[in-house]
Amino acid sequence: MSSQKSLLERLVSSSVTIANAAGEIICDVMKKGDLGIVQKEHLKDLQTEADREAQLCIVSSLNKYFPNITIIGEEDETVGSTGGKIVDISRDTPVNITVPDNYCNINEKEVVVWVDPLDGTSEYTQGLLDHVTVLIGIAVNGKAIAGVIHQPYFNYKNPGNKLGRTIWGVVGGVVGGMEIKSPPVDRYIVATTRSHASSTVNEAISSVSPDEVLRVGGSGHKVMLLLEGLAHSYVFASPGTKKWDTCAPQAILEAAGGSLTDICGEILPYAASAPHRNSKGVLATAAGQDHLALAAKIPQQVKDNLIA
Ligand SMILES: Nc1ncnc2c1ncn2[C@@H]1O[C@H](COP(=O)(O)O)[C@@H](OP(=O)(O)O)[C@H]1O
Ligand SMILES: [Mg+2]
Ligand SMILES: [Mg+2]
Ligand SMILES: [Mg+2]
Repeated sequence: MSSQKSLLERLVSSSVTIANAAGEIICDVMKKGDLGIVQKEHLKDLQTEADREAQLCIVSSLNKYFPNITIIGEEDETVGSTGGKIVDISRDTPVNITVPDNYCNINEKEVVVWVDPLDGTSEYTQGLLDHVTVLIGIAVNGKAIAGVIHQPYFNYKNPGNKLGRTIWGVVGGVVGGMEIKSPPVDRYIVATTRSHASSTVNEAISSVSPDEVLRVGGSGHKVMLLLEGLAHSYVFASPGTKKWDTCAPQAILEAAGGSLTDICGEILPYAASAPHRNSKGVLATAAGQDHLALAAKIPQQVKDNLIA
């Protein structure tokens, strides 16, 4: 490990600060009370002022400090945004990041950053605020290698405790910002969508015989449940999520010893040219779970139903 800060270390550390600032924007929009909701592709696909403003801030700030990286954000795929508020990346105390030697010499042109400025928009509009996360995922050579998950409303049901927290991790390094916990050994808990269910989604869940199903919003929030030991797996047999939903959660989960793939157990590609849509669904497991054995339990007709 070199003593000088590598690009990846600077990028993860800056992304923590930028995600914190995006979380403040999300809370400010909610406080003002006018969410400015617009419908995107369909009735259950919403965008708010918070999604727009948080993305503008994240993309403008990353562009300013890392001008040669590729950034792909949920809210306007063509945006080369420079118009948003630039976050002062020296405003927060830098976090400790472990970067394995093989990631010490990455250059900006190799980096693709997948940005979901507000994951769990449906739940945000319905006041289920602890389902909301800000996701900044970092990919190199088509692989999710690092990520930041910010929970702006962590602890909002426990007033008196510090509101919000940020988790970060590099694959092959360690996870910071939280303590990783193991799920219970005497029962099997599955997390899945709350607002985008379908018969195929439910068939996949039944096939893994859960004792309990947690129907909650957001890919970031569901992966947080795996990291906190509150669920064993995240099962979503639907083509609904996109690469910005899974890149950051996948990298952090893998850094913690877990796995995230499509529903068949195959790896998700994160190059700039990769399809945005995770057309074969999402399957994620906490550390210590047999990921491929779980993928094998998903019925073939469920897998065949998903568009390749
Ligand atoms: N059918 C669908 N259409 C559009 N987006 C979908 C979708 N199914 C899942 N998603 C997106 O995937 C993320 C996780 O979904 P869910 O909460 O249902 O598990 C959410 O991200 P956003 O909130 O960032 O849009 C959600 O909008
Ligand atoms: Mg969305
Ligand atoms: Mg999302
Ligand atoms: Mg989003």
